[in-house]
Amino acid sequence: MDKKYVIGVDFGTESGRVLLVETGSGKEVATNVTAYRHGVLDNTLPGGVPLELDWALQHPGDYLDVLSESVPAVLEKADVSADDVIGLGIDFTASTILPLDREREPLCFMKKWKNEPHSYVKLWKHHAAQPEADEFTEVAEVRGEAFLKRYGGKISSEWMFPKILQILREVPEVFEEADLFMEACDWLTSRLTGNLHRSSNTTGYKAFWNKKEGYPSSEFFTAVDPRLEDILGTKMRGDVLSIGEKAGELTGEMAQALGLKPGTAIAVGIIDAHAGVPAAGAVRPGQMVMAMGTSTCHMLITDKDQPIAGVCGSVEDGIIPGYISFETGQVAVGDSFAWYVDQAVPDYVKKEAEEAGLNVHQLLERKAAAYQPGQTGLIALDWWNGNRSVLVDSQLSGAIIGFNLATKPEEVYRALIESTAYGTKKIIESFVKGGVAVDEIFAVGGLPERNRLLMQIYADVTNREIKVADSSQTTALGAAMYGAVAAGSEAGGYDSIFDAAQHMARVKEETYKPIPEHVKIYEELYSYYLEVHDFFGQEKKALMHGLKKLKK
Ligand SMILES: Nc1ncnc2c1ncn2[C@@H]1O[C@H](COP(=O)(O)OP(=O)(O)O)[C@@H](O)[C@H]1O
Ligand SMILES: O=C(CO)[C@H](O)[C@H](O)COP(=O)(O)O
Repeated sequence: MDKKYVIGVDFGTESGRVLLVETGSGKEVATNVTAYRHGVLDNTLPGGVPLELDWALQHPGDYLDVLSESVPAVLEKADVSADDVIGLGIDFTASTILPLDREREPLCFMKKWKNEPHSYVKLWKHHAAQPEADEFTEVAEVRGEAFLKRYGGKISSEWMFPKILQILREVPEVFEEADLFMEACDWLTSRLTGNLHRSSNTTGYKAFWNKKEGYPSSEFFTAVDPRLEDILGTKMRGDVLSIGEKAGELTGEMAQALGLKPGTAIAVGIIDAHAGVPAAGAVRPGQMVMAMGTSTCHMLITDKDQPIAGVCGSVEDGIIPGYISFETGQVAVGDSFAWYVDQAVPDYVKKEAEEAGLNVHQLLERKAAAYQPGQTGLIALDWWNGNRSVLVDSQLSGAIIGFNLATKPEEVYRALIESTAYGTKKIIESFVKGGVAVDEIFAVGGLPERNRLLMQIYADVTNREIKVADSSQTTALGAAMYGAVAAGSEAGGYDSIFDAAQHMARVKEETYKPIPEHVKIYEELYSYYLEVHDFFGQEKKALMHGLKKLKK
């Protein structure tokens, strides 16, 4: 058989990346990136309407541009014929949702709604639905809803229903006009196939859905707001298909727009970070994957169905069919380094970086590497965009303790990196304490490719070996692997994600191993982190919340 190819489309926070992969070997043949023209809308809408603090929107037209620009671009770059492309899978940030009209067009495309913020895509890091999230948690607690324990006992403002409720409460006309609310991931899959389906991955992690029990009852939704009584059968309709299944086939119209063949197999969509799991080959219990980029998501495959503190989603068929997978994470990782580099680094450092031919991250990494663990005298909290793990509290903010007149920028940069490593250690401890083994750790995403110091610090702080996926486009690769499974072995793909992982996934030979002297020092520093963590995250939580309110 001729060589066959699959396409993975990774819709990240800032851009969409398309990857063309040879199915038999997993070889990455061509890639193309389309930056979102409108980026993240966190200050104003395209027309200038101002947005409040904690808002983060996107323009759905940018996603369609990714498909129509970057899919033909990879075929052209690789000189591959559409006849040899057998499948396509997409991954997306989540919960990234949008309201749609009866034709499944985004409401913000309509003139009538183009100046209404609630008609746009609410990006995963839109945190303005915190009051609504708290309300869902409270009602679920009072009613003793069993589903709550699968989400660590707290509903996050990042998820689908708090975002929908915010629309309903603030602009009920948009809620009324919406024929459907969908995850952007499922909307695009449905746009490609013409079918209305949702993914067990997106609904399981972000919309309270469970394979055995389905969604919570309509009584629960009514107790939150009577106007939500029929939401499941109306604006949330759509069968849930399991991850690893085929969502449908590419329509003629979309085939023309993408330069692919009508009938190409389209996979059920998956959350971006989660796609890194098969791409690292981590498809068995005990294997944990950290998808490290703007944020970090920690995914652990298990066969144990039990609640774990700080886990913000435990879903059967969530990532790997047949297994339960846990997800938890840290909201700002690369984002907190970006904050420092963009907002706080002095000009002399920027100049030094320019003269050395490095970007500011690279220069600070080089300088921070000269320090021994603890030598900065700084301890930071990794809550630059709230906490999504053990505390599940988006109203917490960051902190750095230990500044003095001699503190240098590279020390702050190192302290920020260390804070994110401590946050990860706390997550691992939470799994282990809950009785779920973490046997192997894999890293995927942009950060492992860019910052060796960061990876070594993670190995030292966690005292674990870290394996790194051998792909710079792991999420897109994972999405492509699901595309290969949707196509099936007869077409030149695979019959299961396990087969696909065996042939298409790889880790680098070089791993990051803990350095014993560093491990010892970090054990002590971690105990300081825990003190500060519990002080600001629990004891003085009200103070932190008060500070956040002042900023509004
Ligand atoms: N050398 C570096 N060291 C640490 N962080 C970096 C470096 N270069 C870029 N970053 C951070 O990486 C993040 C982007 O990660 P990436 O994986 O490319 O994107 P995404 O998570 O959106 O898919 C940004 O937040 C940026 O601040
Ligand atoms: O919440 C998520 C997964 O559950 C987001 O999709 C994820 O955090 C976005 O991350 P990034 O921009 O780093 O890819």
